[in-house]
Amino acid sequence: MKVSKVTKIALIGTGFVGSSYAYAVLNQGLANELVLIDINKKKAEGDAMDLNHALPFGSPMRIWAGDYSDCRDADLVVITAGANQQPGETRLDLVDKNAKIFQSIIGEVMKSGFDGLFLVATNPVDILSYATWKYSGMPAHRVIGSGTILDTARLRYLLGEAYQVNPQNVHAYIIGEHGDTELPVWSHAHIGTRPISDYLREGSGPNQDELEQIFVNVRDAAYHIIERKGATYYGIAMGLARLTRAILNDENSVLTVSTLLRGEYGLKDIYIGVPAVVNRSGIREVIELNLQEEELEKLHHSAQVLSQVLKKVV
Ligand SMILES: NC(=O)C1=CN([C@@H]2O[C@H](COP(=O)(O)OP(=O)(O)OC[C@H]3O[C@@H](n4cnc5c(N)ncnc54)[C@H](O)[C@@H]3O)[C@@H](O)[C@H]2O)C=CC1
Ligand SMILES: CC(=O)C(=O)O
Repeated sequence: MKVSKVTKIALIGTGFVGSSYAYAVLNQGLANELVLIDINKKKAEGDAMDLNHALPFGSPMRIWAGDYSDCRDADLVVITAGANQQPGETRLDLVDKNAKIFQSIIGEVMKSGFDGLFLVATNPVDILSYATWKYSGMPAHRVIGSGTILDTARLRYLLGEAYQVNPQNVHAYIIGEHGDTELPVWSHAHIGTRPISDYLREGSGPNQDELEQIFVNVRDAAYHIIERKGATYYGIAMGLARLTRAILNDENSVLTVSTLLRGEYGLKDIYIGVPAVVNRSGIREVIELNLQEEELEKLHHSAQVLSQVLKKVV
């Protein structure tokens, strides 16, 4: 696997999500080189020009619109290419269109001689992360899906509001499909240092029904945003930047990503959102939470729904 001093990201797909991610990479100075690749070459060129004009205000970075041969020496290929949801569409509805697009993209990337890590955000992200693993032939720890990183951030934001605590001090997870069958892990949710069950017992903060409503708002957030402005992109862009930092800085950070399960949680041969340790090699290990029975059942249901869709793809 390539490890060099010059860090290079190849971004495939410079639509709403991709260009927001590129802006976050530039703002946070996450790499030395950023190549933008899109089937709409003019869009990639325009984004490269626009981003380059921000360089005098940020850290040095080489940014250009390129092609698949530029992936050869990239440390990280980030994929945000493909169709997004129209109002009323689920993420799983995108599977046929985007799986086809991925077959050609992954083929092109691998033809370049790429030997780094994949980070996938295109929906349905769990299915397309699995497809990327299969199409690329890479070891699974080097193919990471953004999974429920955004849903977890949404949950932490809303809990932070409800308990009036900085969301960075909220430790709570959404796991499962990045989609309609995801679930909150209330049994492992902490506000600062205290488990949520403590607050419920003493009657401070939201009650059980209000917590459930917070979860519903997390689960349905994409629908609410798409209804208002057609797409969601800032949240996931920051989530992808967070993952990029964890990878390129070899952080060993615990983040909820879509990764291959090999028996953890009693599940295997599926990419699904779970907490995992992320570093320069990709996924160091999956963290197996000690779930309550009902939580485990919901996770299995989510995996079953994904497995049915996977059958259509690989
Ligand atoms: N994982 C997550 O949490 C999130 C995922 N998404 C997903 O990200 C994806 C992108 O969404 P947006 O940026 O809003 O869409 P968009 O339509 O703005 O951008 C998609 C880009 O992909 C490009 N593209 C299409 N086919 C291509 C191909 N064969 N090769 C290279 N580029 C190609 C298009 O030209 C376009 O620039 C969608 O699938 C969306 O559902 C969006 C938000 C959150
Ligand atoms: C679109 C999408 O997947 C999200 O905002 O969660």
